[in-house]
Amino acid sequence: MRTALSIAGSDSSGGAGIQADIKTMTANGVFAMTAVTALTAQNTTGVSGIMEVTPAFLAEQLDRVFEDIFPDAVKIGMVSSAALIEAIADKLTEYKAKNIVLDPVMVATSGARLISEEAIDTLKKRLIPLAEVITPNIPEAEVLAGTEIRSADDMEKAAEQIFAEYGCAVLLKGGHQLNDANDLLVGRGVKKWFEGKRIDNPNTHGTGCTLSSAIASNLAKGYALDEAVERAKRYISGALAAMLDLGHGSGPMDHAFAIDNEFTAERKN
Ligand SMILES: Nc1ncnc2c1ncn2[C@@H]1O[C@H](COP(=O)(O)OP(=O)(O)OP(=O)(O)O)[C@@H](O)[C@H]1O
Ligand SMILES: Cc1ncc(CO)c(N)n1
Repeated sequence: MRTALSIAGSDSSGGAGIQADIKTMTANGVFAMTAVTALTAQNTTGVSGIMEVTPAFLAEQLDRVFEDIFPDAVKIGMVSSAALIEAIADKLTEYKAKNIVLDPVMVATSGARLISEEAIDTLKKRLIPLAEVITPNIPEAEVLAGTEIRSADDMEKAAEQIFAEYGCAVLLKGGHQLNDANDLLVGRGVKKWFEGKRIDNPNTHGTGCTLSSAIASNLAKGYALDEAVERAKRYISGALAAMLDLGHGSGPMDHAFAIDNEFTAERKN
């Protein structure tokens, strides 16, 4: 069985962060492992508190994972401080981790800031250069490229600029801002639009986490990057189209939509 590691924060409401990653990796047929960067107290309406782990304890989790079950891919999500980013960069370099997918999480769907200003600099210097692919949304790509993105043309320019500057492939997500589900992949010898059909579902809590861990799962299984993205897009479209409706805010998706067996039968109407 292929394995994947999520380095991310816990979402107590289960739809984003570590919880979304474990569900996504499991539903995509890989064995999920975790190194928790922070606990968040949150639900579908917002984040009320964040408690970070110490950099030493994050490093200890990474040591235990890498020395025993070497992950076939790594997904990195919420990392709120520069010291935690340094700890991750040191360990991923030490263990020569491969297939690193970095979701540069900056702001939650609900609007809460999930990274400090100084940490963005460290992210750029230490972590982004280690990634196989990063998956910014438009506001995140604006921060990384230092340009405004108002159109598909702007997306192409920003993605090319980020690829040239950091040397990692970029999957720039059009979703939130341009109001479609078209994402652009720019990497070594690749420039490809993935046309997603926008699904009319207000419940999008954890979409970014889910997409990046689905890409990591497919890289773990040996798919090439563009195939991994294509499969991840199909997975997230299915999870959104299942129209789960939980909570009072922007609710979570149905990560288990494609799992159909005697043990899941009762959850269906
Ligand atoms: N309503 C939708 N219909 C179809 N696809 C969607 C929809 N909303 C988001 N997606 C897809 O989900 C993926 C995640 O994109 P999104 O822009 O939501 O990420 P994000 O802003 O990083 O998410 P998060 O708020 O979790 O940080 C993208 O591939 C996007 O196209
Ligand atoms: C823990 C965590 N990571 C990422 C996000 C981004 O959606 C979130 N809301 N919570």
